[in-house]
Amino acid sequence: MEAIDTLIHARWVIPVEPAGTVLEDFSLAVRDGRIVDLLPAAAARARYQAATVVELPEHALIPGLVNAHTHAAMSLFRGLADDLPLMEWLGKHIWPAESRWVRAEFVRDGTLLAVAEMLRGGTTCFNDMYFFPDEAAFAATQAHIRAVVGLILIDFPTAWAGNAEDYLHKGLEVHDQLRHNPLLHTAFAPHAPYTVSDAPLERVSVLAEELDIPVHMHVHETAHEVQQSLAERGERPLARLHRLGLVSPRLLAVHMTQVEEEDLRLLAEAGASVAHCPESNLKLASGFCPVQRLADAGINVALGTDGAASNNDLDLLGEMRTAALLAKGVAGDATAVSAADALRMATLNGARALGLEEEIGSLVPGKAADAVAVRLSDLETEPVYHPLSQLVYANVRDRVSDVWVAGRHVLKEGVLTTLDAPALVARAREWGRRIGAANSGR
Ligand SMILES: CSC[C@H]1O[C@@H](n2cnc3c(O)ncnc32)[C@H](O)[C@@H]1O
Ligand SMILES: [Zn+2]
Repeated sequence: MEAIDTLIHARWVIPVEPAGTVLEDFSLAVRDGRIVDLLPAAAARARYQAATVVELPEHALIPGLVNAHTHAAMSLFRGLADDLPLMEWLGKHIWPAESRWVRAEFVRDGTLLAVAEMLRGGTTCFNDMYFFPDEAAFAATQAHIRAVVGLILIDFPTAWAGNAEDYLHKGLEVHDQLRHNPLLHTAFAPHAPYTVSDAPLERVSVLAEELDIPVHMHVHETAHEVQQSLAERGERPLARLHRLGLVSPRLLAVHMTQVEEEDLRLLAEAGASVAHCPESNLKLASGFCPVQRLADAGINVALGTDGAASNNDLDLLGEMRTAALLAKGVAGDATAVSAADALRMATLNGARALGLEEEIGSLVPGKAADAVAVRLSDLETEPVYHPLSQLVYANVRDRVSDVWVAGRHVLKEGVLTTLDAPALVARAREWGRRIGAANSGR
């Protein structure tokens, strides 16, 4: 018998690679945080002596979900301003609130709240873009969740940094601090083409290549953004980013609701990725990302929730459902974005977009043991003809039972093991009292 740390036996295992595979009565063998084997349960019981054995007789085991775009700490602004279009939401509500409230403590508490919600929903890696990225990194470490921390850049001063040079300097310091942490990565995160000028964008393009990290940016979120750029600069935002050297395999363009043939060509030729955030796009009425067209052009499309202030949750399983349904409506084609496609977008495509494809995104020996168990034996999910169908189209929202990140059991039978959920709720309520009281006087 071979000694390992954990053996997880599941009724179904959906490894994502090879595409569309569903394995019945299979087991995942884990040692030192990595997957060492994926094999039939009977063979696994004979071959491995595990310190911990987990039985999941009514569950589907899938790779940990990758939230390819969020602003984690904005969970503390959830529900602050709803039913508004993007620029009014940002300009009249969110940016003023951020200017008043966003400091280190806010980001730490908000990110802790967000990572608790994400872990409970099966997300094991998130790509963040927010002020005080050092605090987001601290919260992720405490929770033992994988994170790509955004080294942000925006043309106006905030409590985090004063000008472009300061943003870049602080970002590079954070990058240096996190360099040797196996769960934490960094990406440059210039906010959007309409808030960052040419010179700092050119610097980002050079630095990203030097450091070999992604560039994560809101791009073509609304028709207004594109029209404004055409009127003021005579070029589409993506064409401008291309001119500045940013359209490359490192680029993760978030939203892309406005897509012309030339945009498709630029993204496809560069090997860039897109982060689709369907629920935020719907809620802010920003537009519809043509996911199937992008995928048909060979562009890697990942899935994100955006922040909880524009979604208003961080539930990637729900986002998979919205993405699959919306794609069919947008394409006028019921075969667009299948259940398998949606799961791939939320796992392997996200990993690829973040440069982490070798490490996470599928349940393959050699990769990190980031895995999620979803119970499919409830009245909302029985009978199970196709577990993938249940995962994407049925109501599985509260059915994530267990989550592992790098082999550590961070959600055990529905209970978070690294975070104190009631304390986080109490803290969020306290922030809500303060922010709500200040807002009621406006
Ligand atoms: C520079 S930190 C991130 C910055 O982005 C703002 N934000 C949140 N959601 C969106 C969105 O959908 N489009 C554009 N900007 C967004 C957030 O409030 C921070 O100011
Ligand atoms: Zn966003």
